[in-house]
Amino acid sequence: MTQEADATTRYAGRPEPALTRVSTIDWERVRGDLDAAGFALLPGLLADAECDAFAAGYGPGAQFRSHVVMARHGFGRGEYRYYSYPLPPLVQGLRTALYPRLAGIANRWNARMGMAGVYPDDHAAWLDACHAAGQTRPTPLLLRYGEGDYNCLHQDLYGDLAFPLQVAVLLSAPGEDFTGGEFVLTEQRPRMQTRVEVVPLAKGDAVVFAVNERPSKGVRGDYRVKMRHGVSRLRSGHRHTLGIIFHDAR
Ligand SMILES: O=C(O)CCC(=O)C(=O)O
Ligand SMILES: [Fe+2]
Repeated sequence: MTQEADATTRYAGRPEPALTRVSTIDWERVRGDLDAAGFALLPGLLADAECDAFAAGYGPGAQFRSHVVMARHGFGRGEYRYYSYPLPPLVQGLRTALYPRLAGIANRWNARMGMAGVYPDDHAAWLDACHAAGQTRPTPLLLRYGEGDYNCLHQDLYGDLAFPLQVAVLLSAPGEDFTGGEFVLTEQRPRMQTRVEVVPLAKGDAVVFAVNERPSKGVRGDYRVKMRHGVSRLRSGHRHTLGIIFHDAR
């Protein structure tokens, strides 16, 4: 087994590496960025070899439960595969370790938006709630784009239950592996025109962003902003992404 091929399995049964790197993130800064703009960078979440191992693992096989060719559904151009349970240990580790850091932010957002529902502190408890509501299928996914491919603006909602933040990790190097293909976010404020934000990512960087709505401070208190995300057209090369969504799907 090559060093790259080993990287996704290296953490089998050991959640500590994911926990350690998640604990080195400046969560106060992340919270401030999320409150101000609806997204925050997590630079260098994955090492180069880990990115390469995930990208190399893309393809047919039992580790994925389904394969989506985006053009067939009008989602864009490119493809993705949802992982099966059990998730690769590093994906499982990151999903478990990131969730409690984000749950506090999510609960404050819900309170500010006057929305009912409190997210439990621990991811297993949140998944129990998803599963009890019939949302039992895993949502972490790998995406693959080639020249001319793109991902239309969308929201990753898969049922009534949705955790309001998600994470995407860029697995390829902009300018080297591909050109174009920028991660974009839009926000739709009430009665206003849509604003767009391009998120600069290097290989291994992650972005945490709002799945659907986020609160924004206005002169007359908080109002709701609707967000969508997508990827602009690749001019050349190949681009892979790892998506970590915290709710499961129907
Ligand atoms: O490829 C990307 O950067 C976007 C991925 C995406 O839509 C997701 O992770 O939900
Ligand atoms: Fe998405």
